[in-house]
Amino acid sequence: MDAIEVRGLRKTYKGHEAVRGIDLTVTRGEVFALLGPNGAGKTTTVEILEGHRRRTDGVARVLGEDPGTAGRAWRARIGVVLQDTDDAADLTVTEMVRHVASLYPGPRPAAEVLDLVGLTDKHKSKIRALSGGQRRRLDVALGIVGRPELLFLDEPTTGFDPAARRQFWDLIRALAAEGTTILLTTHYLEEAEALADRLAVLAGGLIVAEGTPATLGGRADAGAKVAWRENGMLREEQVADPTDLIRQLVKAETDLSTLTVTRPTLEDIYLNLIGAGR
Ligand SMILES: Nc1ncnc2c1ncn2[C@@H]1O[C@H](COP(=O)(O)OP(=O)(O)OP(=O)(O)O)[C@@H](O)[C@H]1O
Repeated sequence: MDAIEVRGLRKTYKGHEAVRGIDLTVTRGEVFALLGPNGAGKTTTVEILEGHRRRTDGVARVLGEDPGTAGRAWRARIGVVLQDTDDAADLTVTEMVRHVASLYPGPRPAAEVLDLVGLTDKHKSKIRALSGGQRRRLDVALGIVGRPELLFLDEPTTGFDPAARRQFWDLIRALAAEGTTILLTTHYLEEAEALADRLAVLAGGLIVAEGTPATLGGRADAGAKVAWRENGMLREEQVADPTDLIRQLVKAETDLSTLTVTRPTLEDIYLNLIGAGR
């Protein structure tokens, strides 16, 4: 059984079709990233799969159940990173983690979770006293404290500094290594590349491409740009495989101290797919 199976999923808000019939399969143990511009329908899709919004049409199965009707036992198998913990701003970090842990049958110890998200030294702080990035780390802690089989992360690293983002990536890799299935939305292409086994690009409520970070949108076949300086002049060639060209340059004793070989980044491919590429 797949972790997530979606067929023909639609969501209409008062005449506006935010999700226009998408198919999606996320297999068990996979890290799957959903990309797309603002308003593409990512949060709508994720919240339908979490059971927090009703779909207008289509079929959805999450851990084998319909998220629109599944009950508490199902909810305990799922980790959700909420956007906002405002209501509990007067609690300390540890109190909040313990409170959420008490809702699950076999939670991780609070200290272990705080260590995993890098909040150990803030465990006695009031939630209201945390910085934006620390709040986000707490959100992640609350999402994983119940040892979920499936974890939904909607833009988890927004507001993280670069070091915190790397630490978060290590955490996601550790959770994936334990077998947790992860559905992630992100606007950071390097994050999708670092973490995702597969990804899909959503634009205007439709999936416009799906693949691995290496193959998405024809990336694997896109070739390489070889550039070097010869007699002070920049030379550039676009080739399918740079091996022959570089061999020729070596044979001709060309100075290759400035040689670069570049391929389209995931961001180049993504911008093309959503129609924003140059
Ligand atoms: N509760 C709502 N009522 C009406 N329209 C909504 C509602 N929630 C979302 N929408 C609309 O549905 C579309 C998709 O929104 P959604 O939040 O799913 O996009 P997103 O891909 O998550 O965007 P972002 O990257 O900005 O978070 C948008 O046009 C949005 O305005």
